[in-house]
Amino acid sequence: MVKRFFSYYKPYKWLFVLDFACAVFIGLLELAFPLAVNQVIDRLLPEKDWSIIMLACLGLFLIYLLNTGLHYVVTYWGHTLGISIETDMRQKLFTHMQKLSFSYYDGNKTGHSISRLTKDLEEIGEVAHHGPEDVFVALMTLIGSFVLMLTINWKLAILSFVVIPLLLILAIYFNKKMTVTFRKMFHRIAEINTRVGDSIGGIRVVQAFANEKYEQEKFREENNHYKRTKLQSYRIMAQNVTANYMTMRLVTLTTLMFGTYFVIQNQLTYGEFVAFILLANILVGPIQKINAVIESYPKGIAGFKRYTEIIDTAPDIEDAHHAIHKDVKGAIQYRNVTFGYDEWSPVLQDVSLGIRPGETVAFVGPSGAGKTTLCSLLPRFYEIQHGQISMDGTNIKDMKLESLRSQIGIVQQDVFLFSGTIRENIEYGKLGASDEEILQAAKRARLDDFIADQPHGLDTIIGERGTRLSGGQKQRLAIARIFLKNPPVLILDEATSALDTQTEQAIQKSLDELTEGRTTLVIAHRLATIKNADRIMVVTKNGIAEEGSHEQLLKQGGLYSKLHQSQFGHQELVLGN
Ligand SMILES: Nc1ncnc2c1ncn2[C@@H]1O[C@H](COP(=O)(O)OP(=O)(O)OP(=O)(O)O)[C@@H](O)[C@H]1O
Repeated sequence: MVKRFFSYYKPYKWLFVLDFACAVFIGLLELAFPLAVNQVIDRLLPEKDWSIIMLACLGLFLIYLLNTGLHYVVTYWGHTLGISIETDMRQKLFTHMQKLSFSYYDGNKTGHSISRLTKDLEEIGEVAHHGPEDVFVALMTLIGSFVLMLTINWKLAILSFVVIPLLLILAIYFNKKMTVTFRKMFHRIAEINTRVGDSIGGIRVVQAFANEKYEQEKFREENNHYKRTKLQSYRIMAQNVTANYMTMRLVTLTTLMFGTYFVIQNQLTYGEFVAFILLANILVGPIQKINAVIESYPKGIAGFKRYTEIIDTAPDIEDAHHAIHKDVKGAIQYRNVTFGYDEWSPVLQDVSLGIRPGETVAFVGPSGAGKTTLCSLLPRFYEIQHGQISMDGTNIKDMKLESLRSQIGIVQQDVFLFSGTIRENIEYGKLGASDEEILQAAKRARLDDFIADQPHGLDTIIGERGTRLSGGQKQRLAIARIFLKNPPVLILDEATSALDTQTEQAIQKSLDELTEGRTTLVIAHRLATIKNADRIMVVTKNGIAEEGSHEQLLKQGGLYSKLHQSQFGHQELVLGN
């Protein structure tokens, strides 16, 4: 873990060396002060030569001036090092998260991901800066002052140092306790993030149900849970701080008591005694530093462990080594495909089907039968357990994911739009597209009039997830995005089912135009929208139960005709009369 942590220092090794060297220098200069005082008291003071004393003070002043400059370097460059490592880790984590498949996100909350990208990494950055440097300098100062004390009076040095092992034992004990508590605390912060994401992200639903009090109560629970965990960590921290304070004072007290004794016994000069007291006080500094690292180290390590957990989660869907880029026409073949979100409960079993290029195939059937699942296997959002899916004769696993997905356009019922402008959202279909291309796509999606009515045109802000747009406008924007993408294969997953009939009919025209010349997989509950499909497949829990054109399936008198009867029977009866 430590080796891995240090690998992130590699790009900044010179910054690290500079920072480290300055910190070591500061430590050494600190040690020089007691020795200087010793010399002033024992040698210069008896001579009563004011000019030499002034000269010595001037020398000390220059040393302090240098130390001040070094402090600036250590503080600024040290933090630069920390934030650089933190930024690199954040970028790496985000890049990795982008590669993780749908199945990862099915099982992990967004709030936790946000927390890992923000809070966890902040703590890691702090440790990256303070950890190695502070520990080294503190140990160096600690050992340095002990050696100096030994050279002045070894008996007093050992007596002053007797309690130091106790400090180390305390440090290890509290470190362990705090690592556990900080892990819990991070989990609680992630839970708060999740709650906020749900309650604020879903504010429209919350207010529509007038459930604000319920949400507040749930938040209160989470907030108090966090408070309790944080208090637990503060309790341990307080125990640590007080135990350390007492031990450090014992060092000073021991030095004072035995130092006086040695002075009375003429085994120590006044100057040495003062230097000893100053060195004993310098000891306090490193111990406090080590303590601060001990406080932040568990946080950083807990964060780093969580970071590595995600980084080590291999994306279950990746490009094969031999994967190729292939431009397809849109012939689709499912051969004996079996898939389940978990291994024990398959949603699709041994499904086989073929779709010709340019053909429109509609999937209908009972809710939960697996229509969406079937279509989401084509862009490899999930990996199938058995069988094979191919496009134009090539197994989709042998195609580069980018190549495969760039040739499939998806329009869903639940349109996801990004906060930003109309332009940014349409351009998502083809990054870097010109205004002309964007406007052309908008026109084909029949969104041009709406854009022309907006004072800011394409630069109109649509609000978070498109909250300032109507359902129909959102859907048109999603369609414009696909017009711009211009893929040979389309998946329309209940694209119009959230709209009223009039809007649905208007949008259907854009969709009809979109499907022209493309292989299209349509999932629809309202059979009226798929009457003109080249083929209709009825998906049930047992696979494709029926297949044929609208008329053929009606004649067959099976499940499709029953579905049709349930949706249109009454109307046809009325019309028949
Ligand atoms: N991400 C998921 N993780 C686990 N199970 C899932 C997931 N998505 C869907 N399922 C389950 O898989 C089954 C098929 O779901 P799917 O959404 O494919 O059905 P559908 O035919 O499209 O349904 P509907 O017509 O209601 O949209 C359902 O039992 C559903 O609970």
